[in-house]
Amino acid sequence: MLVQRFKPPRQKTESNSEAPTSNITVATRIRPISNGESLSGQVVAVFPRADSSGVVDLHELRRVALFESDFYVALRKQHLFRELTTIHQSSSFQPGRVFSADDRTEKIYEDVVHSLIPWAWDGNVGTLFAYGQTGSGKTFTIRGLEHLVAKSLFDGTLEGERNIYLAMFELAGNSAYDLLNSRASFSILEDHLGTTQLVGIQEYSIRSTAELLALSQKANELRQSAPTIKNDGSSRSHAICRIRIEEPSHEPAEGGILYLVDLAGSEAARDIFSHSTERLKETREINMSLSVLKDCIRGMARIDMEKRKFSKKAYIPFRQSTLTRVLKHLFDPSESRKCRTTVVACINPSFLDTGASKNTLRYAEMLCKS
Ligand SMILES: Nc1ncnc2c1ncn2[C@@H]1O[C@H](COP(=O)(O)OP(=O)(O)OP(=O)(O)O)[C@@H](O)[C@H]1O
Repeated sequence: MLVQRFKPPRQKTESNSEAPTSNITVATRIRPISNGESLSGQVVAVFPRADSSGVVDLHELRRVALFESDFYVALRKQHLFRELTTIHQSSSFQPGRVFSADDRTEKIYEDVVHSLIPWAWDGNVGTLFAYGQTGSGKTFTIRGLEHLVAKSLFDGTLEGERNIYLAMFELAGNSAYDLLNSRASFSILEDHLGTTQLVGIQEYSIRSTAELLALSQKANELRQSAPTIKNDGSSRSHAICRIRIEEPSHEPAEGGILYLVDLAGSEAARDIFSHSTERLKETREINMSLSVLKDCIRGMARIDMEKRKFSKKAYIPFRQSTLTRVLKHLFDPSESRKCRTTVVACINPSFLDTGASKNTLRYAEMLCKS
């Protein structure tokens, strides 16, 4: 009785209105299988349902020991129980807004990215991530979206005057390299207010779409890449394009920021058997930073952005990797800036990639539910 008197149960409508609203938009892009892949006998194993239900079906063939099957008892006497057999398994996922192999980058932009532009233009922080296994189409997607962002910023549809500044950099392990300054290294530090500062990075003032795209092209040429089993030109680092949008009348107040993040591809254990010691270290660092990012996004998704101040106890391990330290504004519960994030999970539909695709789809699904 006492508990009820001091803490009466909330009315249903009241609790609904207080339900946390997610600040993350999740999308999944399934890329087409390439000619080379189909010539080498690879077939598609990941299918978005045609009924627009947002369900993706994944089919895989798995080798299992016969002793897992019902035949075990019968075969044991014949000493055949160690043999392997192939079984078909299918699973279904609901990984957010789904884009199929036929969907163009323009459609993805309109549906899940475009809203980040006016958001940042108005002084907030918008972040776009492309996430997925090596060779799943992250760089293809981010570069396409970068073009469309560059067009939107200068097509005259946004209200008011803004100064726009571009920085592009790469994070590899604990090091950071400026892609617009011949890969000069720079430091990532926190100032006395707890804001992350990229100390020594060069920022360019941008006045047109063409200027932005020319610099982005220059930066992309300097990006560190190496062949992986799945991708000849794999990006072995996280590449970040930071577009700062400053309102001239409000200088030197913090302006809006857009981050476009092309994450390095994760590699499955079976794909790294031929790596040198250095490449193994690099792969370990990439997988570690992706895992910290996952934990941070998962933690962030649970926080109601309107009530950040009440969520200071939430544990988000953003100091554990360089990538999440750069994106601290997204993950630090005491941060007051308003942030919106879009995650595009990229999928290579080949049956050879089903293990990694399942992980990516599960992760996207988890983000949608949190
Ligand atoms: N939607 C798409 N349409 C056509 N081709 C695509 C698409 N997505 C990716 N590709 C092609 O697939 C290959 C791998 O793509 P990409 O390099 O973008 O993968 P990634 O995920 O960035 O890989 P990594 O992590 O190894 O850098 C490239 O040849 C790219 O052109």
